[in-house]
Amino acid sequence: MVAVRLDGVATATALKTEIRERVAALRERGIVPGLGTLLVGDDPGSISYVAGKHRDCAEVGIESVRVDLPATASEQDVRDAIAGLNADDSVTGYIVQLPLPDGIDENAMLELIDPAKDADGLHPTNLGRLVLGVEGELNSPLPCTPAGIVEMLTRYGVTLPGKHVVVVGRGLTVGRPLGLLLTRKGIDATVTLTHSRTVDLAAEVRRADVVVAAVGVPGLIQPDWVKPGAAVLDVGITRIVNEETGKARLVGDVDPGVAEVAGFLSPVPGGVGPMTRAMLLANVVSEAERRVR
Ligand SMILES: Nc1nc(=O)c2c([nH]1)NC[C@@H]1CN(c3ccc(C(=O)N[C@@H](CCC(=O)O)C(=O)O)cc3)C=[N+]21
Repeated sequence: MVAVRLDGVATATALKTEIRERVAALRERGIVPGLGTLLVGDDPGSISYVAGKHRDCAEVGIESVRVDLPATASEQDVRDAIAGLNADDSVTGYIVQLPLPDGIDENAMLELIDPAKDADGLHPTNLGRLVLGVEGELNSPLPCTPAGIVEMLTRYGVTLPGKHVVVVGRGLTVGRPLGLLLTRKGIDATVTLTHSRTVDLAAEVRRADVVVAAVGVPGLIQPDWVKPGAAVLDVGITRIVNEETGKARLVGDVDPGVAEVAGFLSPVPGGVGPMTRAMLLANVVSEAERRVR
């Protein structure tokens, strides 16, 4: 293997050490940060991620509040649960786990989140602040996966100013906000945001210094699509369940052969996923810190 492995587990562990210290400082002042999660339905992936988030909280001293609704919940049930989290003083920030079941208007639900409690940075106000590049007092939470990607590249010394980043996928939680973040002043990448209607995706990817694949198509990114030495970050997660054992295996969007061509590779599992979870904790702690300033 040629590529340097971008180790999300090790990087997230380092971040969590810093977060634990910030939580301890808050607790000394009598402030206990709390993360809420709202999970609707029984998607196995979502159940596993939400469980992981609560374990992470326990590790760093953040309290957590878990609200689970059945797949049969109505939109009104979801509205009520969001109103409950907005009103709960023990919840500093919370997430509404996506996707929501069919028939529930996801965008309408995201709009109901109190922007000051939006741990995912997906409320329109916070997405707007991402576009505006608001810093300082109003500093708003950044979407966790894009923030985790930038943090990981920074910690491995992969510089972004002037680099050409090809983002594959335009979804709400990764591709679209990542494009906005990477082109901000101070990060200064040049971004090509590709999607399912892009003509000749391979040709676009070949021009990239950094490739971020976030579509959920197993093995999409082929070794001969990658410029030698490029940094490749795999964000796609597809769960493949073994019929006999019932065990799930996680497969990314990047063909394993890419490791022979790339300069850096963030794998699935063990790459961007753990970083996403660490950035969620960081958003909650930042929110608690903002409130005492
Ligand atoms: N409102 C909302 N915010 C999200 O941030 C959000 C969401 N909805 N819906 C689903 C996606 C997916 N997501 C993951 C986070 C961590 C791992 C993760 O830690 N993965 C581990 C493996 C975990 C396992 O074994 O299942 C890894 O890649 O190494 C994966 C996926 C957050 N998402």
